[in-house]
Amino acid sequence: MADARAPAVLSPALTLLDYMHAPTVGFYYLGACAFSLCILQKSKPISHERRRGVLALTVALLLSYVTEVLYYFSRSMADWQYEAPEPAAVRCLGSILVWSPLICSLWTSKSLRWHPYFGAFTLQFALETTTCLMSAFSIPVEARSSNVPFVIDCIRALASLLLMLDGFVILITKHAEKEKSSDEERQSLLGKQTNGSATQPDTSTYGAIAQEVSSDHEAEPTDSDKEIKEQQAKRLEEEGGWLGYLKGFAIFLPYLFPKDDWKVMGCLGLRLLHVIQERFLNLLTPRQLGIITNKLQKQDGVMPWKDIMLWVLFSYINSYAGLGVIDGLANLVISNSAYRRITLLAYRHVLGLSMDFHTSKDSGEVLKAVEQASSLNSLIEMFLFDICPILLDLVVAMYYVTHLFDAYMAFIILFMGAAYITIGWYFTTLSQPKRRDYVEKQRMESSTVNETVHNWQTVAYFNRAAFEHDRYASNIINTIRAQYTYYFRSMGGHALQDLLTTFGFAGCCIFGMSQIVTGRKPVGNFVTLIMYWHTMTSPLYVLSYSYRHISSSLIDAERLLQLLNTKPAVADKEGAKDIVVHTGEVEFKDVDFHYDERKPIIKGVNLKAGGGQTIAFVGETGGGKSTMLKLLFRFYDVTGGSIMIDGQDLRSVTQASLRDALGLVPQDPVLFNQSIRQNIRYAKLDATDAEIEDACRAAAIHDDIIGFPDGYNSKVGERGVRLSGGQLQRIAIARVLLKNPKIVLLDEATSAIDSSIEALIQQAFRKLSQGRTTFVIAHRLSTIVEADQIVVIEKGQIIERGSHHELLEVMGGKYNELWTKQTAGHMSAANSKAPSKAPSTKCNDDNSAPLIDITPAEEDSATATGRSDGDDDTVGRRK
Ligand SMILES: Nc1ncnc2c1ncn2[C@@H]1O[C@H](COP(=O)(O)OP(=O)(O)OP(=O)(O)O)[C@@H](O)[C@H]1O
Repeated sequence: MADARAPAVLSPALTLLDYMHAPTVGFYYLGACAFSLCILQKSKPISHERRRGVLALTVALLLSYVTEVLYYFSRSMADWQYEAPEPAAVRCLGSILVWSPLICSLWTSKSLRWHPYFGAFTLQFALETTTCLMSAFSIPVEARSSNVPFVIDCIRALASLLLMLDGFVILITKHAEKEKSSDEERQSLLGKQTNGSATQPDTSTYGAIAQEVSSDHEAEPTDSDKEIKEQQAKRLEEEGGWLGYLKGFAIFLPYLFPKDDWKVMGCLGLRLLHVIQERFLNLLTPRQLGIITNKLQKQDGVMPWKDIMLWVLFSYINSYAGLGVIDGLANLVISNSAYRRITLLAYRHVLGLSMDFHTSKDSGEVLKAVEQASSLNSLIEMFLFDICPILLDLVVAMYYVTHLFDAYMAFIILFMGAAYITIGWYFTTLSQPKRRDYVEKQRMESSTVNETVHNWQTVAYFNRAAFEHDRYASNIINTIRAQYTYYFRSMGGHALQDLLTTFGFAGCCIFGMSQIVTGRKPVGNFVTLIMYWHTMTSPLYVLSYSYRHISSSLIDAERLLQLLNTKPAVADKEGAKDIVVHTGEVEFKDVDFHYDERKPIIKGVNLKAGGGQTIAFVGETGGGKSTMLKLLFRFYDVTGGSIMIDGQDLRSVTQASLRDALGLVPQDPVLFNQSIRQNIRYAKLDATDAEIEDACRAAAIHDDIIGFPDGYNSKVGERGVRLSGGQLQRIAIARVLLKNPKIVLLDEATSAIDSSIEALIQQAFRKLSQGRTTFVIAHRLSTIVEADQIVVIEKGQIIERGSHHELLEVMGGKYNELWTKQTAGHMSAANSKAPSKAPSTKCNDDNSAPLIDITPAEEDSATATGRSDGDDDTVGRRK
């Protein structure tokens, strides 16, 4: 017996209205939330007092739907002939599904974007009133008061009216509260703003997403992500919303999907085809088994071979052995291509950035950014090949299950799905702080090992092996404890989800069986449902954990974007030409420079080095000598004046050609952890072994190298740690000799070399500097007595210049003072023979006697140059 509510004339319209009711309100609400999120509409703090009325009315609405469902259910139980009106029941069940999360967000959030709620209330009122009026027309007046669904409809229509009015009052009075809300809803996908975000007071209100996902604390910034999240929030604000923000990533599209690469585009096409085919087969395979079951049930002795073959074919195509393996290969090609292109793009970009970037950035952060290419790819892959098909699957599944059984079966699955996703999100929120703690503890554990192994010598010097053992053991225990806490929470979520799917499945089976027992549905439908179950439920897992994945992938993508948006401070001008070096004349014209505009480093320096001349920079530490060389190498651009090489301004030539024309022996040479031969060949990639050995002979390192067990093939260790300071410097010199540049820069090139070796190197340099312009920075004045011009630099200015003899004649001059100190120091050291005054040769790796023993005593040298012992003792440091 059908319910009396079913009208005669208005029946089709009312049925449609019933079916459309919940989806209309639900989709409006979701769409409005998504829209306000995209345009970064601010949420307003609305007190609980103000919302009390609204909350009471929405709860009343929910209860009315629950009551109506219970009414239909109890009547069906009491009377097996009674058939509840499906459209009305669907409307109630659907509305319960819509209003439950809506009430939840109204209750838990202090600050709201009111428009989505108000719109939902208005729609609810319009639909409910229309339903009520249409029902009233179709039910006789005398039967109205005894028609329970109609009475409930009327009460609900009234509640909806009040709800809309109350919502309207809140909307127009805009009861924005003054106090700052700490509301969960305002937590953006980018995470809560940190205390340090005082410069962006409003950003906490931007980027908030619909309440359903907002409570996930995954977005809370960890220390390493804090800065990048702030940049993300800033860009989101600048772009005016999520759409603009995501558009920023469009620059990666040509790298992810290069149009000119037919292989990648073909694979993309294949994957899209596979996605479509999978959608069909996900449905057709279980359906086919249902058809076979129905045919077998007839027991007519005929094998349904055609159907069986079709089922086998569908199963095969849909398996990994079928098109799955092709899809997997296509995915591999696309992701590898994206990884290669984007990683190389980032790598090239990082290598092209100027020195200011490399000195200011944490190298770990830069490496992290370069390695983020895969995250971008996986983000797009997730959207294209996971989330979108899954959403489509779920819609199709609901429709198909309704077709197989009825809407009630679809609702059992829908309720289960909603609860599954909610539990997933809730437990993700709960376990995230613990996950971060666990990751942090893991990091500490591995950094302890790292630190100790790297500092093995310190551990040994102080005999702290037992101490380090205990420290590491306690770190391991901390990590294990953190892991337990995190796993307990996350496993709790998984267990609950599994419980839900188990009972959900049992519920669906029992419900399906009841329809089969009563003969309303064939057994085949039940078989189809069982086979289809996995297809319906497996996407729920992906959806419930997708937020975490999207959030962290967006952070990674932002890191990469920020890196690529960093412009090099020193860049080639448009149309810059290669430098042409003839004589190698270098001129500094009124050069000014600062790293930070508050502190000038070089002030009005004028200097001319004729082609082939040797210019020596001497002076107090921090005076700006190394900076002069950096400017010449164009690691930085001058902030005033200009530097010319053979009349060409450095800013007008290409950096590559300039760096080809220059050779630098740095203060603290660093080598790659490769063989000595490979390290030296780095200066000239096509150099022959003979050329390399010649350069090493000239740099007086050849004999040392052939003395090593593996000779030129000896590995130098990380950053060259297996070599002494003196050896390192001579290898650096050999590299420059091999490069054979037109202009040579030597930054304290002989600081770690003893006097005997120094004599050999001086000889090599003389050879090298013949016909080449050479700039030398030296604290040991003995090394530069033959320079054509010695320039004394103090506080970024040239205070004296001339040859060694000219400067020595300037009584009371700086150079004279330095020279006197160094030679006097030596004499004093030689006379006293006190260990502390021993010549600097004592710290050399080569114990041979000095040939030219005018090396200053450590203390005096330190006074003269302003260097500390530790700084000067390069050999000691290296060792
Ligand atoms: N990357 C940088 N950023 C900011 N300041 C810097 C940077 N590099 C050097 N400085 C500052 O510039 C000044 C000059 O440094 P520079 O290395 O040129 O001196 P120097 O004369 O070569 O000293 P030393 O003899 O000790 O090598 C110093 O005060 C130093 O602190």
